[in-house]
Amino acid sequence: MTLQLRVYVPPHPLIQHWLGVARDADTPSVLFKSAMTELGRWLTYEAVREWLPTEELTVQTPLATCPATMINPTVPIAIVPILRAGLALLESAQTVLPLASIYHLGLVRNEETLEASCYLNKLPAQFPPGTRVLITEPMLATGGSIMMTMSELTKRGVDPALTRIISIVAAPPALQKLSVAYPGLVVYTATIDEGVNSQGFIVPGLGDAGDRTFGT
Ligand SMILES: O=P(O)(O)OC[C@H]1O[C@H](OP(=O)(O)OP(=O)(O)O)[C@H](O)[C@@H]1O
Ligand SMILES: O=c1cc[nH]c(=O)[nH]1
Ligand SMILES: [Mg+2]
Repeated sequence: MTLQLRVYVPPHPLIQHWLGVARDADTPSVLFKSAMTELGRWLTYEAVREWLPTEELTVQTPLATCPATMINPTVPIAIVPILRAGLALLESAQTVLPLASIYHLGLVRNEETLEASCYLNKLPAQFPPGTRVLITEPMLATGGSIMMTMSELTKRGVDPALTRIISIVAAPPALQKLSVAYPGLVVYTATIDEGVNSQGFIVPGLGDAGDRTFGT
């Protein structure tokens, strides 16, 4: 079987609504942040389907014993937010996955060259085998930042097939790079936009996700 990058755009009205709010240039920072929180919640909910490890148990109800499918708490789960903008999705992802460990990765693009560089790396030297990793990265534009993220993760033992990316706006250049380098990876995004302009912004996009989240 040939592995292929899978990109899902869940056709959910709540995701569509909050994407519209986030895109609107008139949305103030405080509401933009709420929109990102809501998008983080619903995209995480969608992304953990067939990814969260479960176990079959038996529970005693007040009336009888019955089978129960529960989250297996022994399988390690990690959330990797890509600073700064990925922080906007973190809190709600953590609400959905309360047992996850959080490993921050701070990346910034050079505004002229658009090349990503790393200014904070809190990843462990090695991830335990079988770790499920959820990356929160709202913008997949030229793909430089997500490719650097995947490289840092895979050299620490992360399996791309056990990795999920949640993004808000994904653009073809980033998806193209991921599909060549990491078949088997799965992306959940609120939209796939047309392209990236000469300044590295996704069009129509939503502008600078980091600046709009933090009011800078
Ligand atoms: O696919 P790429 O072309 O690499 O672009 C995507 C990156 O650009 C933005 O980061 P930015 O450098 O603006 O940092 P910020 O999150 O601190 O605003 C965004 O948050 C992504 O991390
Ligand atoms: O459109 C874009 C592209 C990269 N990063 C952003 O925040 N917005
Ligand atoms: Mg930014």
